[in-house]
Amino acid sequence: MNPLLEVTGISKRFGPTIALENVSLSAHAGRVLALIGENGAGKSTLLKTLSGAHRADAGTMSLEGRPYRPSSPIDARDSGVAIVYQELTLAPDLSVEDNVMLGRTGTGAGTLFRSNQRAAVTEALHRVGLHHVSPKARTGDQSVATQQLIEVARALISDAKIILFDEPTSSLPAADVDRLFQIIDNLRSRGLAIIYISHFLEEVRRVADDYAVLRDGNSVGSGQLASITDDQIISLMVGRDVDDLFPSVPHEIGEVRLEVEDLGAAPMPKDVSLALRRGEIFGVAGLVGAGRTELLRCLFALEPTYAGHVRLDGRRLPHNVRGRRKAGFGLLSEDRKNEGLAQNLSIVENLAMGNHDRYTTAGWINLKARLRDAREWIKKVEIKAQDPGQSVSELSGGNQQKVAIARLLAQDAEIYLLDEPTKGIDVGTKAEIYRMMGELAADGKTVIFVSSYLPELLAVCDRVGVMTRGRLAETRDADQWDEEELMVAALAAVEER
Ligand SMILES: Nc1ncnc2c1ncn2[C@@H]1O[C@H](COP(=O)(O)OP(=O)(O)OP(=O)(O)O)[C@@H](O)[C@H]1O
Repeated sequence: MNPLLEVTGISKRFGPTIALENVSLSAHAGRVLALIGENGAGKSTLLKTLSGAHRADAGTMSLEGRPYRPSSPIDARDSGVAIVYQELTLAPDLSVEDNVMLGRTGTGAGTLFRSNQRAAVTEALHRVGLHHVSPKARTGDQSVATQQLIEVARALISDAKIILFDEPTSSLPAADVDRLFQIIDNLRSRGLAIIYISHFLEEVRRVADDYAVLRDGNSVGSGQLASITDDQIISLMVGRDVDDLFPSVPHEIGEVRLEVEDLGAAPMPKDVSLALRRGEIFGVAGLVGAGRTELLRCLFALEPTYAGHVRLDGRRLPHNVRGRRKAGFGLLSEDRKNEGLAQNLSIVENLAMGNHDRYTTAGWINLKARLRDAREWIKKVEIKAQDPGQSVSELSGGNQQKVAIARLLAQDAEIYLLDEPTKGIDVGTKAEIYRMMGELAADGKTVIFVSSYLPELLAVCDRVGVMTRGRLAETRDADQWDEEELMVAALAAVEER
C-alpha cells in the first residue's frame, strides 16, 4: 500500500545544531507510527516540520502522492495534517466551540456556515468521546485530558488525514490515558494515519503498529513493532545495549531524620504523617489530583499549612522556604517551565542558580568555576547541548528536565523532594537518574520520589505510599506491592465517593 505521508531526506539545522539529518519515514492510512528516540534526537523537530511550524532545510515530503511543503501550521491543517502537543495550545477563555473552530473561520473550501457550525462541533466532540462537554463551555474550565481531546476534535473538524501526537500522555491520569488510546484506536479504524511520540515502550506497544527510531537526528531503524523486541528498540535509540533499565545502588537505611506529623493544608494534604530515614527512598503513588504535588510543596513550605509539624533530626522547622532550604530541603518542581527553569538564561546560569554562595567571593562571581561545574553536570546527566552558554529555551524538553535535575543535585541537599523527575526523559537517562537517586541514598540522603510511572516506583524505592484525596492511605515496603495493588489502592478512595 502506498504511504499516505512520505518523508525523504529531511534535514533541519538550528544555527550550529543539526536537529535532523537526511531523515526518511512513511506513515500509512489506518496505522499508528511510534516515533522513538532519546532526548534531543529530533522527534519534536520532525513533527514540527510535518505540521508546518518549521521549514526543512533540505529533503522532500509528499502527502497522498502529491508534493507537500506546508508554509504554516494552518496551511498544514488545511492540507489534512494536524498536531496535538503535550502542552495545550487552546485559548482558555474562549468557548470549546470557538477553540474547535479556531483558524477555520476564513473563506475557502473548508469554511462551514455558522448555522452548521454548532452541529459540526458537536459531532466532532462526540467522535472523541466528549458527549458531556457543551460547545458553549469555557475551555479553561475543562480538565487537561478533555482539553487534549478538544484539540483532537479540532483536528477532526478540519478533516485531518494525519494526526501527530507529541508525548500526549505525560500530563494525563491513567484513566484518561486509556481513553486517549481508545480514541486513537478509533481514528485508526477510520483510516487516519497517526504519528505518536512517546518515551514509554509499554505505551508504544499498546497503541502503535509501526515504529521509527531517530538517533542524533538520523533515522536508524523502522518497521513493524511485532518484529522487534524492547531491547532491540532501546539499543537502536541509545546506540548500545542498556543492560539494566532499573539499576539499584546498595544503600543502608539509618535513623529517622524527617518526621511529618498530621500535616494539613487547604484543600490538601490532609493529616499526613510520615517518618523517613537516612538513606531511604520513599515513593509516593496516586492518581493525578491525589495531593502528591501539594504534599511536596507543603514540605518545602511553598504553600501555607493549617496544621501539623515538620521535624528534621528532632528539630522542629519553621514554615518558610528559606528555613527549609537552609535545613537542606531541595525541591524538583513538576512544573519546570514556570517554576523550575529560567527559560531565557543559559544552562550555566540555570545550574548556578540557588548555588550563588559557592561561586561568589566578596561580590565577585567566579565564572571559571561556574563554567567548569556546568561542563561536569552536562557530562554527568548527558545534557545534549551545543555548549554550556546555550539558552535553556533552545534545548529539547527532556534536556531541559535534565538541567533542572542537575541544578537540584548541585545544591547538595539532605532531603530531596522529587516531583515526577523522569517526566519526558528517555529510557537510557531514566536509568541514569535511578542510579543517581540510589547514590544519594547511599550517601545518607533521604529522597521522596513522586511518580505516576509505577514500574519505577516499585524498582527504585525502599517503601511506597499511596495518596488518595489528600491522604496518605497506605504505605508498604516496595517489595510488598505490585502494580495492580498500587492501582487498586489509588482508586479505592475515589470509588468510595
Ligand atoms: N528552536 C531551537 N533552537 C535551537 N536548537 C533547537 C531548537 N529546537 C530544537 N533544537 C535542538 O534540536 C535538537 C532536537 O530537538 P528536539 O526537540 O527535536 O528533540 P526531541 O527528540 O523531541 O527530544 P525530547 O525527547 O527531549 O523532547 C536538540 O539538540 C535541540 O536542542
